[in-house]
Formats: sequence, structure tokens, C-alpha cells
Amino acid sequence: MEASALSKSNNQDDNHRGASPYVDRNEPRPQGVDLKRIEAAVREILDAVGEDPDREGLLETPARVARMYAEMFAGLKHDAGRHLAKVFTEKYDEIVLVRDISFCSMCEHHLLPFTGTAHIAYLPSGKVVGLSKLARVVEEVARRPQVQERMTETVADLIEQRLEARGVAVVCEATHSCMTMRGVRKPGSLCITSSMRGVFRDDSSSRAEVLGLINRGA
Ligand SMILES: Nc1nc2c(ncn2[C@@H]2O[C@H](COP(=O)(O)OP(=O)(O)OP(=O)(O)O)[C@@H](O)[C@H]2O)c(=O)[nH]1
Ligand SMILES: [Zn+2]
Repeated sequence: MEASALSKSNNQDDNHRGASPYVDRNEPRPQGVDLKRIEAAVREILDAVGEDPDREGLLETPARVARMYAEMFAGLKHDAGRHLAKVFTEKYDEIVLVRDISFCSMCEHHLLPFTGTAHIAYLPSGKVVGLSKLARVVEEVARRPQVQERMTETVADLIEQRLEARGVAVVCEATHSCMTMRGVRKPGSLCITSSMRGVFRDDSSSRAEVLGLINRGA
């Protein structure tokens, strides 16, 4: 997409939605991203590392990188909790777990990706949410610069608050590029974070039950 087309879609959100039946209206859309400033900064970096930003292979690179950042940080200005607004009344009051939700986020220290999977479980209190919405929350929260701990807690907080869940368990497992491709260079290292809320935090047997389900088949 051209830079001008991208900023147009930002400003004309509703028109954009109506334009094509294939547009996913739940997809996080970049808001307020200054593509031209990113382009200028990328040109500067290329120059600073001793490259020639005007050589043929690099001519379009600043614009590509700007679009990439807009996409990777598309969750910044959104309230990811909006995906949990529509709920269904159900008597079901046992664990709901969606495992292996893939995500790609950005480490805020190096601006390199960390990628992995999130597992989300909650104990409903009379209302359940569409399963895909849990994955949409992860997708949107992931698209920000952050640390994995904060991402895990943000997802848990949203589910606890919006669904008034009696318990929430979020476990994320990710590989951090900043640890594998640079610096200490440890390919294969995995970071696991968990956030427990309500019953899963207070009651050890409930926590063991949910962790057993999350780890089953792992
Ligand atoms: N806790 C936490 N640390 C992270 C995350 N992503 C990256 N880091 C770490 O952030 C730290 C930044 O450390 P600094 O010493 O400031 O930066 P650095 O000199 O580039 O560190 P090295 O990666 O050890 O070369 C590193 O230890 C990274 O591994 C994350 O999601 N959570
Ligand atoms: Zn990092």
C-alpha cells in the first residue's frame, strides 16, 4: 500500500471499512503514525552505518520500513478491550482455554521482534466471549513496543476486567530475537511469563488444574 493510501485509510476509517467486504474491521489499523518521519530516520540510519541510501536496492527501503513499523505498532492507539465488548450469557462456569495463539511483538529495548504463543484461560461468571476475540486481544496488545511481562499482564488485566472473570490465566512463551541473533546469541532460548488473576492466583489446586491444561501436549 502506498504511504498516501495508508494515511488515507487511517483518517477515513469507516469509508475504508465499507470499501471492501474483505477488510477485517477488527484488524488493528495504524493510527497517527508519521510515515514520512520514519522514512527520514531510516535514511539517516542507512547513511550512518555507511550505506548509500540512494543506491538502487535501497531506494524504496525507508518507505517499506515505515510501513512495517506502522503495521508492527498498529496496536498502540487502540483499546484492545473493545474486542471483549460483545459477550454471550452462558451458565457454563468451568475453565475456558484457548491455547497456542501465535503472536509477534516488538522488544522495546532493541526494537527487534519476539515471537511465540499465548495461552489464555478464564473462569466465566455468567458471560463468555467469542473465542476468536481472545486471539484478537493478543494480536492487538502484541502490536506495541514492550516487554513480554507487560504484554502478559495487559492481556490478563483486560480479560479480568471486561469479562468480570472469576479467574484468568495467561501464559506466553516467546523467543526474543535480541537474545538469539545479537548480543548474547542464544538461539533456542525461550522466555515464559505468566499472569494469574482471581481464583487461579489464590487457589493452588485451581492454578494446578489450569496449568495442567495449558501444558497438556506441550
Ligand atoms: N525482562 C525482559 N527483558 C527483555 C525483554 N526483551 C528484551 N529484554 C532484555 O532487555 C535487556 C536490555 O539490557 P541492556 O543491558 O540495557 O541492553 P544490552 O546492552 O543491549 O543488553 P544485551 O542484550 O545483554 O546485549 C537485555 O537483557 C534483553 O535480553 C523482555 O521482554 N523482558
Ligand atoms: Zn530486546
